[in-house]
Amino acid sequence: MRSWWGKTSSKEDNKKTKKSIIDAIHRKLKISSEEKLNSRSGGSRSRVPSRSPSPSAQVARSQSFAERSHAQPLPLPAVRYTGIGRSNSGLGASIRPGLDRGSKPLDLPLPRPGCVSNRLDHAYTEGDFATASVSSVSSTDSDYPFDSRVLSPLTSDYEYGNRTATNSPSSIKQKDQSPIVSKKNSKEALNSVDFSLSNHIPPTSPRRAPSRTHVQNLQIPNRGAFCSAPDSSMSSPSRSPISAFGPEQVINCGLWAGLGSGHCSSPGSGHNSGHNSIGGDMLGQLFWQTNRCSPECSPIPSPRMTSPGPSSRIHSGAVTPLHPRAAGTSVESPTGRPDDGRQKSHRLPLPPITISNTCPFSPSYSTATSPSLPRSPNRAENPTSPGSRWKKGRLLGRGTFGHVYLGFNSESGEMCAMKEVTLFADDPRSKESAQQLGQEIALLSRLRHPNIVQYYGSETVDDKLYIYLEYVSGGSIYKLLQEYGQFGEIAIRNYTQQILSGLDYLHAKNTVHRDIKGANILVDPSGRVKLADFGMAKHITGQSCPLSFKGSPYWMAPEVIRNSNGCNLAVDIWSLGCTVLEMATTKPPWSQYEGVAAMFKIGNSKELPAFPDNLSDDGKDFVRQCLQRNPSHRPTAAQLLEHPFVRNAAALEKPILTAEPTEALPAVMNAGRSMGIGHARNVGGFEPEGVAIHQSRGSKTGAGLRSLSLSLSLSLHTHNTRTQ
Ligand SMILES: Nc1ncnc2c1ncn2[C@@H]1O[C@H](COP(=O)(O)OP(=O)(O)OP(=O)(O)O)[C@@H](O)[C@H]1O
Repeated sequence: MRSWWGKTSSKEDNKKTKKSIIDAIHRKLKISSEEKLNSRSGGSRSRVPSRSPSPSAQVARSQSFAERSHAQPLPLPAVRYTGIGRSNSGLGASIRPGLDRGSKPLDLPLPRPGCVSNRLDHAYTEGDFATASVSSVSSTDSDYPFDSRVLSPLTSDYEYGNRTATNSPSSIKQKDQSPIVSKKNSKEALNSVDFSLSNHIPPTSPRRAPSRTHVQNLQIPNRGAFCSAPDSSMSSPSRSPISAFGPEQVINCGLWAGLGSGHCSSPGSGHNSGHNSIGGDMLGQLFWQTNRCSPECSPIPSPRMTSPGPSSRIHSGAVTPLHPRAAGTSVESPTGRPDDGRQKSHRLPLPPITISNTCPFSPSYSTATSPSLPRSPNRAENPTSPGSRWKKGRLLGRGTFGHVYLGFNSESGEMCAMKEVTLFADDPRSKESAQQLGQEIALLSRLRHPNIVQYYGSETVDDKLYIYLEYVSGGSIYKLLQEYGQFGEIAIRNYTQQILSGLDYLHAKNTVHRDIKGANILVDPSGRVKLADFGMAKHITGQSCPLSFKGSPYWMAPEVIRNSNGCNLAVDIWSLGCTVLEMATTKPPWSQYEGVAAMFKIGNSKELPAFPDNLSDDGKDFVRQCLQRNPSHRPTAAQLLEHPFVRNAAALEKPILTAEPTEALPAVMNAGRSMGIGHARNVGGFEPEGVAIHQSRGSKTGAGLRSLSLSLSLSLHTHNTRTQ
């Protein structure tokens, strides 16, 4: 059968024209189909921007269309969202590029508000917790004004002793001569503290505050808020949070309260970065997935891959986490010079240089993101083109607020990790993102420790904020666990010791990380561990800390879940205990439970998680110390550094820097193996300061072992130095 355009030869001229039109239509349909397929293949990930309203999704889109000159992730007129019945959802963001792209809108597979509502309806019937959780995922902007979400302070901050920041655990320990166990009547009190922790009161030991629930303080969004969140993971029918609910959960008002206040800001991070945290995609966070794809597994940048992952974190007040003081105000200026307010909260290693763009957002944001030239420690002064120094490379991972790329300075040859966040002046989510990033910048810029990812600087370029960080190429512990399975005891000890060193330094500055977990701990090729992702971190000022419901559910301390007092340093110790179990099993504790049930277990039961058999008695005791439900019973990081589980690890693996020849390496390694202290590959690359620590701790071990350890360390270090 001939086609209609070929019936007459007189229409040959039109034939080509029409055929080309049809071909064009076919191409377009194909593109549309492919987009749908891509969307489906990615499940909720591709179709639904991870943390919808968060710039991360927008970043993805902006990246996706960045190559198209006319597709800028700029805010559209207010009417742009009317078609989908909500304002600032990720869906709106997701369709924006498509709408921007051409005059004829493509028939994209957009979810209808009604459909979303239907999907969520079931959840609503399950209880307020589900409602709150879902709502907090991604709805929020207009329906859920973040200012009103701030819970009233449930408890006042713990008071902390004044400690001098130091990297030396031993020095800290000497200052902290106070009982660690204040309540012997607790079943969770230390069973046996034989590692010089007894009779110590952690300087961070919180005064106990009455546990209260403050349901009345919650401002759970109305249903409209939920309807406005089709971009949440809830839109994925494959993962229903309902199953996580049981009758027992409903009774836990405190838990509901905490979750109700939770704010999910980004599903993407979790997934990509292997997190299982709450913050963007509550659903994703509430389900432990054993085989999630991390962006770390896929280094190919794919802007279209919106990441909905489970990694997102809950942060109740995440919308306004930036406390003026936490942002660094007056102490943030490294130059000490009076500045325009921005500099106050934006401490950079070097004085800021010319600026490309100022941030159009809130003062709190601008203070944290004053356009400054990102610099690594060795960078030259006064570069002529700050914004072009770092060239964006491959995608390293996705986070709550944006993507992280490899950055390369083709002039100096340096690399860095570039966290890129697209900001929208008229988007409350952007303000939220900016504020949280401002807090991260303010905190990071004051930190310098070998076990904390180094902050280089930040700047805004057009509508993007860039944070430049030390590049840690080994990926996260989460990624290593996914790729290689559970760690051996020595690796766990080694990593735990380093995490503790970072935490000890951090806590000495009265700063709590609040999101310690494998996905937020990076490892370099020499086995050095770096704490990363300070988006949840908080400098404890002694003032009220109402925004305490933050973290990742499976690693979240009970007091955080109960919202009784989640702003204390001990929450990191709890999370560390969970991370140790994560390293030993590849999963966090209570991962056999789905999200809400897990949170109930953590928050309300007194059960300890199962300890794996492959963990030594020291390891089990270490975890037991960390997982004491009463935060005041948990040892401090400084005290835990003296626990045999990590103390011995440090003695075995701390390297020594000398000029010893590497010829001794094979013999030393063989000797080490024969003594059961293999894993020599983990010992290289430590700082010179490790020498003193090592020698100090080495004195506690046998002379022969110390000698072997010293030789092993120095030899391997030399070897690593030469091979790097
Ligand atoms: N300094 C770095 N070096 C190498 N990779 C990094 C670095 N920082 C981040 N990444 C990669 O990017 C991912 C996301 O980074 P990060 O967790 O800091 O973003 P985020 O927005 O703070 O995430 P989250 O969702 O946890 O809030 C990480 O999981 C990691 O894979």
